[in-house]
Amino acid sequence: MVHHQNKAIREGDNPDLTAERVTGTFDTHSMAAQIYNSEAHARRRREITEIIAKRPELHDTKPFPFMTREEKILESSRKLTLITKHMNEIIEPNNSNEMFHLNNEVLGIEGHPMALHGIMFIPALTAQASEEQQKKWLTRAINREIVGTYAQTELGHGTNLQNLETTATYDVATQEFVLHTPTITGLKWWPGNLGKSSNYAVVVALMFIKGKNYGPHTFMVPLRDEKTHQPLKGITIGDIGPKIAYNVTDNGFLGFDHYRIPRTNLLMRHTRVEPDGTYVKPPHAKINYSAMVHVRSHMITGQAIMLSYALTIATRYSSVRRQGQIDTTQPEVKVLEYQTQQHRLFPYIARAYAFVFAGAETVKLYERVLEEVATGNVSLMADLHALTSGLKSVVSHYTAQGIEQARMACGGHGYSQASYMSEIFGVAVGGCTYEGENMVMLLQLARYLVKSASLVKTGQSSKLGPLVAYLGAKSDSTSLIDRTPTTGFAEYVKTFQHIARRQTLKAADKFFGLMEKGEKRPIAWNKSSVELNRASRLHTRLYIVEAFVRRVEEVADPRLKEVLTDLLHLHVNYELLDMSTYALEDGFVSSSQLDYVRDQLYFYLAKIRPNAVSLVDSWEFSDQELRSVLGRRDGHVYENLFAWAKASPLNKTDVLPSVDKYLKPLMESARASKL
Ligand SMILES: CCCCCCCC/C=C/CCCCCCCCCCC/C=C/C(=O)SCCNC(=O)CCNC(=O)[C@H](O)C(C)(C)COP(=O)(O)OP(=O)(O)OC[C@H]1O[C@@H](n2cnc3c(N)ncnc32)[C@H](O)[C@@H]1OP(=O)(O)O
Ligand SMILES: Cc1cc2nc3c(=O)[nH]c(=O)nc-3n(C[C@H](O)[C@H](O)[C@H](O)COP(=O)(O)OP(=O)(O)OC[C@H]3O[C@@H](n4cnc5c(N)ncnc54)[C@H](O)[C@@H]3O)c2cc1C
Repeated sequence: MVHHQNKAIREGDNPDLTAERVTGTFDTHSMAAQIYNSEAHARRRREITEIIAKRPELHDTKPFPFMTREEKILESSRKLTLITKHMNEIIEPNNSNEMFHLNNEVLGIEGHPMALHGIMFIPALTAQASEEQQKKWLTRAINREIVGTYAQTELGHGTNLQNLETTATYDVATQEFVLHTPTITGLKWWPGNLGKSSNYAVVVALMFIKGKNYGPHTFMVPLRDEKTHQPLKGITIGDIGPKIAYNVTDNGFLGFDHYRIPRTNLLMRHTRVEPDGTYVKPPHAKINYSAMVHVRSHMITGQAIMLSYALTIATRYSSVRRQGQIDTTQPEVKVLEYQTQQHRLFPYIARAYAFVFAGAETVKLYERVLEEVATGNVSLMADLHALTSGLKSVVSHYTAQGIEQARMACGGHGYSQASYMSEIFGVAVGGCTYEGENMVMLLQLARYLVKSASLVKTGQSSKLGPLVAYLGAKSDSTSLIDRTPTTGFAEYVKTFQHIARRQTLKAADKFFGLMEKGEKRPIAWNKSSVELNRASRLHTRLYIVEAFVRRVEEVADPRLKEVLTDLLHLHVNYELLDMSTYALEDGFVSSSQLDYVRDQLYFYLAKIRPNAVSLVDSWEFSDQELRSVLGRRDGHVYENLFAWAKASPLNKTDVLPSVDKYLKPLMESARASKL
């Protein structure tokens, strides 16, 4: 038996797809170890996939697009119960990476009744509950004796947490907090799994003690009777209705009518309220925002995975789809041969790799900060907040764009739900909004950049942290790209640094200049905000490039290094062209240098072409995880599209009741009127 570098090859596959895999120059299992940041985890993912493949009870009973929302929730609950029961046979206990993969395989991306329980409820209790509170609730939550969510956003306010309307007023006499929703706009609105599934929530409310507003605080709140699951007295609760996607999750609404909870239900790891109402403030004002930072840190990887779902589907399909000729004397070509198709897909393949490498660094920093904060050291919180705010915004934005490009690259069949593209897009694009609307989060990063710019302007560059140290460096007068015999990544990084530095200092100048002219700070900020957000994006894109360079430098295997270097070349050239206005406007890069960059881009599109399928196969998504007829590993697309269409509920009968009831009489009366 021949051992191929691409481990996805099987006998009987579509020969066009096999031919693509045979040309791959690197071992896809080794590349998976890069993607998933560890050989052990990549291997465990494969093992989990194999276990699931052998257990039909964990498979979808029919394609999701053929189910109603109610059916999907039932089906998802069935599978959730099974994986909970058999968890220890499938994954290592408490391994969140393995759990994440198990969820994606079995339950998929449309959510499930305990999605927020794992993503936010448990992280909030872990980071914000005192040891005593954890003994009471965390163990029960981990054992799934109770199901919880994170209820912060309201009908009227999601971004501006200081103006939430839900109040938690301390009653010294009874040592209770009284939760209350004063208006319709104060209803909690959006929390995942609040609508029908959760019986507890970590609720964010403005805390009032003796008439003083202490701002948003987090409380552990029982919502439903643990036995009957009926809403408790004083609670109004329900589902907010269908969304663009992610409909297996019951995002919900919640109102409180003078609902009382004990004082000890305030999460008190960092903040305390004594029985007499004395407030003990936390070591950092935003320490209770930790559940949001948790999701922002992890969603970089999550978004990269969803982008790669779409790219896997589109790249495989482009290798089996033949349409038109390039050389008219030759047969029809695979659509992947078209340079336009390569230009549509390959830069996003490079971005997906760049995002997953940046995501791994972010999680590492997050875990460090989590440990430090637990011991009272909050010094890195601001850096983590700035980094994750920028990354969640930039990565979710390009992920949504990339998925849409991948859908269009599949032509008509990309528009069919058989491709699963619309669901992938719908779930991923939610990331532009949840955990902080992207513009708002870019502005959070901009605050950090403006402070850093002010250090530079006042001669205090030595105080800049490592993420922004480049702002204090001096630029060359022009870029050295194509001006040295061996143009390498260093010239590109310096160019991106120059662009990000110039934009940051310019935007900061605009802001400070407006204030010098007498504008109040918030007005000056608003008038500078488009320029400030441009700076945030450029700073974040620089970070992503640097994370990519750092990873490529670490790779030892020469075959992997070569293909990752090709991808990095593609990435830096594509990025520079995409931001060329900034590079050209002060003459740092000339138009002849951009011609070089363009040539390099086309060169690397062609160089990557034989590895394209192997690069997407390396993510090692099973067919069950992808849920796409177009993206099937075996490439047998057409016969399965036909089978899929035949299985459509509309094809259960030849004549629909609607035809009997309306169309037939309509046609009959039209015919009769002609007589
Ligand atoms: C293993 C776990 C895996 C998890 C993976 C999840 C990811 C998905 C992966 C997917 C794979 C496929 C499956 C798909 C699944 C889909 C999952 C869907 C889940 C969705 C869950 C969504 C939940 C939510 O959306 S919860 C609600 C989130 N809400 C927000 O984000 C609100 C945004 N607003 C804010 O954060 C704040 O209001 C604010 C920051 C904008 C302003 O806050 P405010 O208190 O008003 O601030 P202010 O007083 O003006 O002070 C500003 C200063 O405070 C500093 N600061 C703010 N925040 C922080 C912080 N967190 N840390 C440190 N410092 C902070 C800020 O820098 C300012 O400082 P300065 O010095 O004054 O400049
Ligand atoms: C799929 C999904 C799941 C969610 N899950 C949860 C959950 O589990 N728990 C939970 O509590 N919430 C959840 N949310 C809510 C989510 O966190 C909020 O919708 C989000 O934070 C945005 O807030 P908003 O809706 O108030 O938007 P808005 O703030 O109303 O945004 C509207 C527009 O105003 C702009 N804007 C607002 N403020 C500013 C500003 N200061 N400066 C400049 N522009 C501004 C925004 O950029 C945007 O363009 C979820 C949302 C979605 C879509």
